[in-house]
Amino acid sequence: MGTYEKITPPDTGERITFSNGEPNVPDNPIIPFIRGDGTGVDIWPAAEKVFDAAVAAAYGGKRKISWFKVYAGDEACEKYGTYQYLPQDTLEAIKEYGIAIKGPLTTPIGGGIRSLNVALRQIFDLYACIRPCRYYAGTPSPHKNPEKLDVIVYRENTEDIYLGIEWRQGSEIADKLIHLLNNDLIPATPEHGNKQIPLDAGIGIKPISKTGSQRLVRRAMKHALRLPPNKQMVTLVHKGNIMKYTEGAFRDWGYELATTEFRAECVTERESWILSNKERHPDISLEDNARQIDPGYDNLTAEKKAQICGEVESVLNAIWSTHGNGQWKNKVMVNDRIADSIFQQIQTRPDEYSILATMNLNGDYLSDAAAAIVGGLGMGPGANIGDECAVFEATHGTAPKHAGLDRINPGSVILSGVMMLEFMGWQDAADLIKKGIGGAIANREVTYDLARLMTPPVEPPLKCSEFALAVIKHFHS
Ligand SMILES: NC(=O)C1=CN([C@@H]2O[C@H](COP(=O)(O)OP(=O)(O)OC[C@H]3O[C@@H](n4cnc5c(N)ncnc54)[C@H](OP(=O)(O)O)[C@@H]3O)[C@@H](O)[C@H]2O)C=CC1
Ligand SMILES: O=C(O)CCC(=O)C(=O)O
Ligand SMILES: [Mg+2]
Repeated sequence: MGTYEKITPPDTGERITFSNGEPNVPDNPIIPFIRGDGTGVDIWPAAEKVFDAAVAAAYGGKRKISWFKVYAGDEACEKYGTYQYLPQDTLEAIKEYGIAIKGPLTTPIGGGIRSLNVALRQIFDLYACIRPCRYYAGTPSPHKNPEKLDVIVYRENTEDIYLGIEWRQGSEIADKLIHLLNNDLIPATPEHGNKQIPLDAGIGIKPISKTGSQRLVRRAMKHALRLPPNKQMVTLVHKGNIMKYTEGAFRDWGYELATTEFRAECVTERESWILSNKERHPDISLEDNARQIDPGYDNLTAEKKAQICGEVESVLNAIWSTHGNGQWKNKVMVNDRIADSIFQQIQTRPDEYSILATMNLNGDYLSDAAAAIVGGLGMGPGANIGDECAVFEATHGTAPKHAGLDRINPGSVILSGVMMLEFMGWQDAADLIKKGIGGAIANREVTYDLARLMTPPVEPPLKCSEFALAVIKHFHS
């Protein structure tokens, strides 16, 4: 057992361990929780009540969670002293018990400490941030058909600019780097021409690795294979037209991973065009097939044309027998979309998407935007998953203006707990909570955020704590 300075694990309960990336869960697991800053004071107690009620109702005392309070953020500084935002005790506890759940933690803008939320993901290598955005019937939305959106943002969680390697404008290292780049590295790279970095720039580093990209896409592919046939799709989201060697590489590595490790189970969008061209016109020439998949084909250089014909030929040689004649329609579709386009696509063609595999920053933006369509951040759960640890947390932050008022929507943390219970294999408890949330919303028993969007508006809205009770009441309705 770990040694702790200021906290004591519960007397009863056992550890969750991991083997081959999967949790082994005893009937009485100890689960550390971080209450969180800001509205964490409201959300956590409400959510805990729902989790305990659901587990008790589902398993009648056979299973029970022993909660282990651990500290981070402002609460940690109060207990452990100034600047002790993420005490060693907390890290030890999460490491020892494997699965944890947390409320939001504050990150100052422009200076001060770096994000504790991001630090936890990096320390425990929680490389997949999974944020489902799914509609609950009756939830008000600014969109006409929010029920059409059912996507899961699969966000790479450990690198990109979130690695936090950057230098302030005017600092010695920023100046050194700018001079090195302007005088040496940029001139040595012909494709950069005579570009120069402004001397008064701050500098940030955006590393995107093959390993980081592929392990995220691997998890996304495995998830897609567990979905119903019509949702078996992974869309690689990137801005690779502009950032070719980072975001473009993410796309290329994603396709490479899918078409090697999952060759029998997937088809890329481009492959599907090649195959269906041949299905519709069995005698189609390689060149006519190439012309149809690349609309600008006739204006390309001879070299580029030969390359596309080669692509058509190798696809047909490699997968016609296994994927042709419509067999590809039963495989996981892997496609890619440019990041700005996907923001409008999830609004204009929501039902055409399922799993959205993204790099860190794009996934951060996209998960808030997708949550807005299905009712807002109060309905946006999340999970940070690694191979030996998992930390569940909502998509939103501390919402400080609502802190301590018992008014914020705890739905997102409650739904994060649903993800946790499902990850633990406690599906019956998870299902009760989903039913309870659905029942409460359908009955217009909602907090201010949903109340103000409903027609007619719900007045007065439920408090945060009352919403938790409404969810419990609707477990069996
Ligand atoms: N994982 C984490 O812990 C995260 C932490 N943060 C941190 O949180 C702090 C505050 O960030 P901020 O930009 O204000 O973003 P927040 O996500 O905290 O809040 C922005 C707005 O979203 C709405 N909202 C958020 N949560 C809920 C909820 N549970 N129910 C209903 N509505 C909700 C509220 O809108 P309205 O007032 O219009 O109703 C709120 O004012 C920052 O320090 C930031 O760094 C941010 C994101 C994630
Ligand atoms: O850590 C933070 O303060 C913000 C992180 C964030 O917005 C997110 O992970 O969604
Ligand atoms: Mg965010």
